[in-house]
Amino acid sequence: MSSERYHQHFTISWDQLHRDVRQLCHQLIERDFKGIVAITRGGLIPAALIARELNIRLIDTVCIKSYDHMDQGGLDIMKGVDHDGDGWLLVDDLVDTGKTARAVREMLPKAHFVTMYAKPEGRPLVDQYLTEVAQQCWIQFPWDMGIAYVEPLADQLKK
Ligand SMILES: O=P(O)(O)OC[C@H]1O[C@H](OP(=O)(O)OP(=O)(O)O)[C@H](O)[C@@H]1O
Ligand SMILES: Nc1nc2[nH]cnc2c(=O)[nH]1
Ligand SMILES: [Mg+2]
Repeated sequence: MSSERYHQHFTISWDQLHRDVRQLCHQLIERDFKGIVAITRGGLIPAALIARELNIRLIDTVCIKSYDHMDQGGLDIMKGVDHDGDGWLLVDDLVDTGKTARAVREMLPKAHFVTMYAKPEGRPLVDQYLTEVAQQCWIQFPWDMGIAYVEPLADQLKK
């Protein structure tokens, strides 16, 4: 599937992400997890912040790739785990079509699966998420962006 399905951008700053993680953690703090399984690579960043808030030190990974920038390809699972997820918190940055989530759910059916952001197609596959984002929006994460000069509006309009 190609990038043409994305018509808008939903840009998340580091500050916003950090605030969102802390908000999600308020909903998780009462639960006792054995550890976190982060879905690489996007899940690693929220997983580290969640681990800090919930005082979790044991962190494992499921290594999986599905997109080449905005283009969805086949799922490439490079590393799994040797348990069914019972008592573990499974973390990804987002769920979009749900293809990644479906594959990871099969590997870890008993894990509590959370994402920071969820689009409608993938939403039913996770147990909890913080913010819903429209299906046609591309979520732009801070680690994929940089700070750049922006021309004053008056100069842009002169052209
Ligand atoms: O619901 P889906 O349509 O499957 O898309 C969601 C997945 O896509 C992104 O990962 P990506 O494959 O781009 O790899 P990355 O985490 O290394 O950026 C994102 O981090 C999710 O894991
Ligand atoms: N950064 C990013 N990766 C994705 N992978 C699947 N959907 C998305 C998205 O909206 N943003
Ligand atoms: Mg990912």
